[in-house]
Amino acid sequence: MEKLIVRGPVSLQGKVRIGGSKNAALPILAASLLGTSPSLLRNVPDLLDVRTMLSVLENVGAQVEKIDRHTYRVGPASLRNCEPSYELIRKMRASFLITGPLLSRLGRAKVPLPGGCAIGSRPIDLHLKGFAHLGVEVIQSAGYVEAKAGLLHGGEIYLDFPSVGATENLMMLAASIPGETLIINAAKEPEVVDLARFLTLMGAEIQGVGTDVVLVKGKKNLQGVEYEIMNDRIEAGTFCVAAAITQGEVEIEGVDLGHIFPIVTKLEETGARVEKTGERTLLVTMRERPRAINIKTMPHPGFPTDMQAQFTALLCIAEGVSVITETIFESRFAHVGELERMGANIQVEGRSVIVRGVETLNAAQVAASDLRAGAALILAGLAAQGETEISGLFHIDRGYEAIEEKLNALGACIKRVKDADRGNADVE
Ligand SMILES: CC(=O)N[C@H]1[C@@H](OP(=O)(O)OP(=O)(O)OC[C@H]2O[C@@H](n3ccc(=O)[nH]c3=O)[C@H](O)[C@@H]2O)O[C@H](CO)[C@@H](O)[C@@H]1O
Ligand SMILES: C=C(OP(=O)(O)O)C(=O)O
Repeated sequence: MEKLIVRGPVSLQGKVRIGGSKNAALPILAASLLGTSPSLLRNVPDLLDVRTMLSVLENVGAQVEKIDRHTYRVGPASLRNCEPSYELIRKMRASFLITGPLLSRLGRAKVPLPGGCAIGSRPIDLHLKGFAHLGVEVIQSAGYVEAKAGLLHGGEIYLDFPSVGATENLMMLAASIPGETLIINAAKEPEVVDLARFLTLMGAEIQGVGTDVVLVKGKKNLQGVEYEIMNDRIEAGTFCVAAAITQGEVEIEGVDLGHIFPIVTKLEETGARVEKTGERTLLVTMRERPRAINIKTMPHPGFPTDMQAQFTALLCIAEGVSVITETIFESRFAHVGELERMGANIQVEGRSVIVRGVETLNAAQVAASDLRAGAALILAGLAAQGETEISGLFHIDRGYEAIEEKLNALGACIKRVKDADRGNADVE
């Protein structure tokens, strides 16, 4: 088993370049199945989740060609298998996004239920109800969703909650059905907008994306296209917090300010200075101990749940008492117990945590239980006294490309070791 050994405290200085977005790449890879010809995708991040999605595409019969580390060609002509393997689908929630494209191309899909995870139960009822409105017959049995396309048609779909995944799955199916589909209370996340741009280039007509009412005018034959995936706003936000928690000065390149406005605003409230130094470049400077703030996660453009754990780490060393409320996932607080091992003073009250800032955190042995919890532990380790040992790296590798290399280039001391090497861990 691998572990990260993070030696703190450090003050990060320098420049970091943000990579392609996991949450945009995953649906766009799935959507590439909708074309009648291959798509060439650029800026695909090199992550475990992406590798899983590429395996899912191959498993259903698509041809995947790696051009370079961040560029793939996906050939959908050979698609033939509407029953992707349980072993692949169970690895990540986003693999359920294959369902819309399979229904469109093969008229049937038998997909294992993606199940819950450490952050909540994460049902898929909104995806399924939406499919039914477009002419799909859906049966759930023995852990599988069996969906059969009858005569597919456009329709009007109201989502009880602006689910990112449901909006994406439905947009993909609707884009390939001749007819008009209205999605009301749609998700507005930038990754949904990126997917809509891709589908539009392929030939669909999509209006209102980025608002809560989206009109999709589908086309029977979508074309494969060349597309560059947007950069990762959550990776950018994580590096913003890394600068702040280490009282450092970090220039973050390749970030769309419009995507991270709530993150920047809350960071400024803690006392950080955030300057736009270029079209897509931010300079984050922190000169003092952070101040306590309150945060409530919300669907976009509200504060993203995917940044909640990282901000919780920052607020552990803030002056004063912070209240962080999680409204998206019912149990996204697994990082709290691990931060407590490092000396944080946090109390969980229902869907909120009350963080009483301490002056310093201390290194400890901790475990990542999900992706952003893992990021929060790395951030806490950068600020803590001593060598923090983080296990559960699988979760971190799902969604961060080369995180320790990027942080080390900014002056961090992080080493990845096999458990057996731990005795000789030599953190430079
Ligand atoms: C690969 C990807 O893009 N993942 C992101 C996506 O996940 P994902 O697409 O799974 O998140 P959703 O927006 O669908 O989920 C939000 C809430 O809606 C609930 N829900 C969702 C679908 C459904 O059919 N029924 C239902 O009740 C979920 O349990 C959750 O409480 O958006 C989340 C919310 O911004 C992010 O944290 C994830 O990083
Ligand atoms: C929750 C996340 O991802 P996923 O939906 O893929 O589990 C995340 O990126 O923080």
